[in-house]
Amino acid sequence: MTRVLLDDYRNDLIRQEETIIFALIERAQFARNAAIYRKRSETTPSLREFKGKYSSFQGSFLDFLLSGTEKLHALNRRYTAPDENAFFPHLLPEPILQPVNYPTVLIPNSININEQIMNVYLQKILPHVTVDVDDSTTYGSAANADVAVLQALSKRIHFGKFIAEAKFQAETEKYTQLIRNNDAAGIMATLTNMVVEEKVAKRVCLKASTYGQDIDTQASGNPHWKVDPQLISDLYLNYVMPLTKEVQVAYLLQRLHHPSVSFVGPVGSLSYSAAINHFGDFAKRNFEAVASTADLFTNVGSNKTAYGVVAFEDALTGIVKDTQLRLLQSHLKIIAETVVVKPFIIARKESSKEVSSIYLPASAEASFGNVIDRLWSTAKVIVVGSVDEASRRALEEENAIAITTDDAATAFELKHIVETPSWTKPPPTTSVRFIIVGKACSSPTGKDKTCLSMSVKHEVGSLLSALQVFKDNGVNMTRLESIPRQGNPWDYDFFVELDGHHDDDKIKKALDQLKSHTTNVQDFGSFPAVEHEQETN
Ligand SMILES: O=C(O)C(=O)C[C@]1(C(=O)O)C=C[C@@H](O)C=C1
Repeated sequence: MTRVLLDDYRNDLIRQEETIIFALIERAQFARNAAIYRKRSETTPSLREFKGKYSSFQGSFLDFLLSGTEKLHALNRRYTAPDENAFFPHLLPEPILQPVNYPTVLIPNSININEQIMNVYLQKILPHVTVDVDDSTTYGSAANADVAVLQALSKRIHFGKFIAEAKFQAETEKYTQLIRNNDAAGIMATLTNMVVEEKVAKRVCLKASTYGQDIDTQASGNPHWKVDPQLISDLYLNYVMPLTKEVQVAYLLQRLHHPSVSFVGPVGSLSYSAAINHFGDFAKRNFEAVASTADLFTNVGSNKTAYGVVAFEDALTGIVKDTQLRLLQSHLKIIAETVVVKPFIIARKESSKEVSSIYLPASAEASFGNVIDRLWSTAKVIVVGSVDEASRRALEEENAIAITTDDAATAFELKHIVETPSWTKPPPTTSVRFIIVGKACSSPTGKDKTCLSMSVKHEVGSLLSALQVFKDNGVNMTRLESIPRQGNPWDYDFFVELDGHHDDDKIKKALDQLKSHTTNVQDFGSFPAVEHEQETN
């Protein structure tokens, strides 16, 4: 590993401040142009009619331009550099230039928080630096300027990996202990340097007020800035530095290749795919398989691993009760979510034609009911909770088949795929939302969710008054579910999911007001909302 110094990297961060400030000033001269950030299907008719390749693109006009820019830059091997991270890594072509041998500074990793950076930019930065008007003559210029800001922010924030490596090298013993203890909060506290953060914020404010001042207004005694310098400084304090620190923690937890992520095994299970989705391929060496959800919560609770990846909701059958219960009983927080979508297959351990039992995940019942009635009407159908369970149980029994996924079949060594003549095309899919639980909280990104449970008072209308609090504060509630109260049979609490982060003013206010309508509120944390369901292979 190449020896690196923190001071050198701090200087690099100082230089990147200029790039970010100038890019923001550049973007500020154009209208907000909200239409260019909406998905193609939801945007204005004039934009939808853009011709050429855009006509078959699903995402926003900005996504179109950014992904196109990245594809072009990838040819130039931009994303082979360790300090570059693409927003659309899955779309990149192979470089046409020969690979460069970069010095090995970082451990191989695929930490990429660009989705969060995009949300912070669109929700928290753009509204403050632009005026909310639409000017279709500047759609292209505005989107080009967005690309420059996003690339600069992404580079700065992911630079946290280098900073973390320098810190690790400077204080190897201290960090080794924290890492081996999976102490994410301890790592965060150790790498945080408030004196430096204040210095950064002040310097950024000074630079922004120097570079961004309208020279003509200087002499008039009534100076005007293209972008409010204090605002840029606040953006650094509230978003840029916190996200840089999250990257540092993520990097350090992978640094020693020790177990830091629990998943419900074995390798190949849906939980394993979700762990790869969230932590990236390189983090596999940090994964540890556990036998059950209970073991996963115990592992994270006792710092055996820093995080656990566990199924939370099936698109068809709803909340996974076991996970919800364990969450209620633990003091863990949800730090992230990820959605796994996979096609169903039918598999078995031996190549026989006999079928006496069928293990059918509840979420596949609707899609497979007819096929099963037609082909195996005499077989016993056992409805199970997941594709993993279906595979495991089919392995234990002669003449059993499982409705499962490719990975889950391989994981449980069901080697024979059953082809059916009545197969629907395309095959139905399973879509499961996983949560990542841990002890620390995620910082706000502008597009977050908050989960909590509340016990309302035993009074007429108390639930209604509690819910009114969310309405009064403009908080969107996306889930309300009654759940048995822990330790009090036949008493009920409410599980609530909200749009927003508990650090957002309106949620803070709502939670404060909620106290007078409830006897208890348990906060399960705020985490970045994942919008897109992607089919993962
Ligand atoms: O300079 C450091 O020590 C860093 O870790 C970088 C940084 C930043 O993002 O600027 C992040 C965390 C520290 O609290 C101070 C500054």
